[in-house]
Formats: sequence, structure tokens, C-alpha cells
Amino acid sequence: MSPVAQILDGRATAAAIKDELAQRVAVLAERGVVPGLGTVLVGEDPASHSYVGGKHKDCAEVGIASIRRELPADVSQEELERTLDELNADPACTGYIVQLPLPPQIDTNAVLERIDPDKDADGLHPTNLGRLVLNVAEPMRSPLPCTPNGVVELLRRHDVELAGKHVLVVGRGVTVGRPIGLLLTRKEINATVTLAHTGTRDLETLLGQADVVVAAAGRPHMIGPEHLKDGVVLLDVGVSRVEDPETGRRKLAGDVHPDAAARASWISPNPGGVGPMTRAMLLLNVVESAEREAGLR
Ligand SMILES: Nc1nc2c(c(=O)[nH]1)N[C@@H](CN(C=O)c1ccc(C(=O)N[C@@H](CCC(=O)O)C(=O)O)cc1)CN2
Repeated sequence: MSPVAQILDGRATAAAIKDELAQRVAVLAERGVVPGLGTVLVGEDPASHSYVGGKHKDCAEVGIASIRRELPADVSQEELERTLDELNADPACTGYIVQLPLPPQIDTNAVLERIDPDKDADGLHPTNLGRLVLNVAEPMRSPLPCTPNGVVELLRRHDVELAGKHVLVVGRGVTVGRPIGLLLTRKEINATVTLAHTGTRDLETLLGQADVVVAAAGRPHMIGPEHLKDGVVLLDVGVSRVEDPETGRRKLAGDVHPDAAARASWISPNPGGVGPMTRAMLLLNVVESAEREAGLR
């Protein structure tokens, strides 16, 4: 068994990043620029409402203006895209996101493509994902997807070295699994990445070999201590709601079983790990976009 795992504290790290961003927002304010984050929320899903609420709370904390658009669950593609066109044209909106997932009648890829790439606060527009593939560097750097960037920043700020490490990413979703490998394999990070998914054979062997595991499958407690090697670094991105057998209430469960901490050298708690970092990286994208507009970048 490895020594007790150290905590990758996403809440404290996000709070420090928000303090830094508040200072950058103040510099923008001196130039008469107030960044604005728009959110587009479709339907009544309580988790999505809660995430969007959290994003606007963060905005208020750092001095970013909030622009909210809420649409019914049965909204048509055309009406949703009209809302995006309005935000694309709104000078008060520096950047915006469309909260995912969207209802089944909506073509999500078409929605992401409709976002003005310069206002894409999630970094999920094909142009920005393409720039990530092309490894476009500063000063032209485009917004990075928030959760992958949050994982990298969380590790960087805890001095967890990734160069030469074998990272196993579990889950191939568009917000985390697919883009994170592109970030981790950049020369300045230099990790080696394996992307596992539901079609992967012998996941257990891969888990047993990994130095770092990024769990983003959305399958509660699928990774236990028996799968892992001692000293592994664990990043738990999975979000599922399960019933607590003791209270009968729904509670949040990650992909990593709590007992897996006994094997780890570092672990991100869930909640309190990658989630707050996702939100902080969203604010970063909005501030950077405003800085570009103001000629500060
Ligand atoms: N347009 C997007 N949609 C979604 C994204 C995204 O990055 N862009 N990611 C997820 C949801 N998400 C952000 O939108 C998100 C999830 C969780 C958290 C968070 O802070 N979680 C807390 C726990 C909150 C709770 O108790 O429910 C934590 O981990 O501490 C922030 C953002 C899917 N959709």
C-alpha cells in the first residue's frame, strides 16, 4: 500500500484562480471593458440548472456580467439557433456556452458549430478543437475545453509531474475524453495517453499499468483499489447521482470508488476536485477572450 493519498484540492485551487481572474477583470474595467458570460440552458434538468447557477455565481464573484437564456425542453433547432445568433451579435456577450446535454430533437454538433468561435467559452467549436489539434500557440491560442484544462491546471498547481507518465483516460466524450489527450501530449506536458472506452478490451490490465487515471466514464465507482497500482494519481471526473442506502437520498458519485484512495499518491475528491476547476477554466476563457478584444493579448 502507498502512503495516504494527497488531495488535489479543486475548491481551493479554483478559489485562487478566481482571485487572479478578479484582478485581470479589474484591469479590463480600467479600460472600460466588462466581460460578459452568456449561458443557454434548455429544459428543466436539475443538474444542468445547478451547474449553470454555479457558473453565474462564479461570474458575480470575479466581476463578469451574466447573460442568461432559458428555453423549453421542446425547443426547436431553429429557435435555439436564433438564440445563438442573438448572442453571437450581442456586444455585451464576450463568450457563451450551451449547457450540455441537449434534448434528443436537437442536433448538438450543429449547435456547437453555430457558436461564433471567438465567443466559444467552452472551447468546443470545431475551429477551436481544430486549433487544439494543430497545437496553435500564444498569442493566437484559442479557448481550451474547460474540464481537460481544469485537470491539467489542477495537477500543475500541485506540482504533479506528467512528463513521461502513462495516463489512462477512461471515457471518450467530447467535453473530456477526446480533447484531454491532445492537451496531455503537448510537448510542454509530454505525457503518453491511452484512451479507453466501452469497446476497450481488458480495461483492467490498462488500469493496472497506468501512472495517472482520468476517469470520465460516468459509471459510478467503476474503478476500485483492486484495479490500480500503488502510487497512482487519480482524477475523478465522473458525475452520477445514486441513492444513498443509509439515507435513501440521491447523492453524487464519481467513477472512482472511495477505497481506491488507499492506492493513490494523489486523488481529486468528487465533489470538490475537477468540477470547481471546470468552472474556473470557463471564467479563464471568458477573461482571455475579453483581453484579446481589448488588445491586451
Ligand atoms: N456546455 C457544457 N456542458 C457541460 C459541461 C461543460 O464543460 N460544458 N460539463 C458538464 C457539467 N459541468 C459544467 O457544465 C459541471 C459539472 C460539475 C461541476 C461541479 O462544480 N461539480 C461540483 C459538485 C456539484 C454538485 O454537487 O452537483 C464538484 O465537483 O465539486 C461543474 C460543472 C456537463 N455539461
